[in-house]
Amino acid sequence: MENGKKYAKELDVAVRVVHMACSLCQRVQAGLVNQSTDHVKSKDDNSLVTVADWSVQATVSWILSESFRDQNVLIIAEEDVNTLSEADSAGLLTPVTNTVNEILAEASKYGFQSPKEALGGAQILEAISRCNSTGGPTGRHWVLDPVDGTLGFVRGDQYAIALALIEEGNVVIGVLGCPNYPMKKELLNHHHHKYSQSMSKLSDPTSHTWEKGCVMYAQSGSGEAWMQPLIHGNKKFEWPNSAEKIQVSSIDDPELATFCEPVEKANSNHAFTAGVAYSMGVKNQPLRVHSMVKYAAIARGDAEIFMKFASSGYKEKIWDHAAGVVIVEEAGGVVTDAGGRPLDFSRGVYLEGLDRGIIACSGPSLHDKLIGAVYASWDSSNL
Ligand SMILES: Nc1ncnc2c1ncn2[C@@H]1O[C@H](COP(=O)(O)OS(=O)(=O)O)[C@@H](OP(=O)(O)O)[C@H]1O
Ligand SMILES: [Mg+2]
Repeated sequence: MENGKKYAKELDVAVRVVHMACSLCQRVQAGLVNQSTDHVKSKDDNSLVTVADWSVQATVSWILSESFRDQNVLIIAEEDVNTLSEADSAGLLTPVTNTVNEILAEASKYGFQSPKEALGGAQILEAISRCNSTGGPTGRHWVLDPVDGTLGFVRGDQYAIALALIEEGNVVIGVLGCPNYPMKKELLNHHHHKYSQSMSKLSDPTSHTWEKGCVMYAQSGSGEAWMQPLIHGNKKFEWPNSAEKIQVSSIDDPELATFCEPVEKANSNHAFTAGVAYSMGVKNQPLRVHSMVKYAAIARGDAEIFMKFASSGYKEKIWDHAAGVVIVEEAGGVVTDAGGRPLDFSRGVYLEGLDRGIIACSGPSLHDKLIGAVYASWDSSNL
């Protein structure tokens, strides 16, 4: 309860700004899917970064700074300003500035104040570059993945906006915006092995389900996780905004369980996870879903197991997990590394010391079995 009071304002602001970011992303995604790839630029690492990434980062940074003026707001976020400041990106700063100003003009809908005047390019760059905290074991750090699952976003498929608050190295709040993840489970086709493709159809901007995204959130130690529908049209955001409590699945028999994992083979070893699942007795086909929507699926009981085994050189980043982990835990699930240890968010930008991969389960019984199956499969694998 003490925690509940302690972070009441932080949770309120975080949920509202993620709603705002979802609306922003829906607009940009609609434009992308319908038009062209003009707003997509290749980063040095060949991943894609879009106008939405920078616009969300600028918007969240600006709102957090305005909302906590009395604090030195520290933010760790995925995008750095250099790519956007490069000469060949000049054409991108204008659409980013316009996108941010468009959503900030609607700030009152989300209970915030709009800026007195539209922000200029320099202010946008400043807001983005302010997100340069590197985290660590002390102090308060917001962690933002402005568009997680950039590939899903560009494909018109699943993606998420993830905002978490870390205090003294522990995640205390997690908020996950899932603009293409419908509130209602029956809208998902569970037995379709091409899950992401069936989801793409759902996210057709002309269909009603396009509007059926959700925002999930939880505060650590509360024992509760919540889901709200996105707001639409001229509707104003008002607490509790039809919040529904969410819980993990009660299935603990691997034969009935479904596991989810990244879509891309490059991000997680599909052959290894298939072997682990088989050895546990899992019969269902994996759900391959882009982004932290996988954590959302576990938290509200659409799947029971999540596995991510990146190649050995890859270091997982905290913004890809912080919000999802606390939501799954408060919804009743268990998240650890493959050795059964909790993920450590206190060591900077990376999940240092991670043992092999990340696993999440709807409960301790499945989690024990999964740890055992990974242990048994590891030696025979060539990871
Ligand atoms: N090589 C490699 N291995 C493992 N993980 C990687 C790798 N490269 C990137 N990333 C990070 O994975 C984030 C996307 O993860 P997903 O689970 O959504 O992947 S997938 O699109 O479903 O395949 C993705 O997040 P975004 O960049 O926000 O999309 C990356 O942070
Ligand atoms: Mg990410």
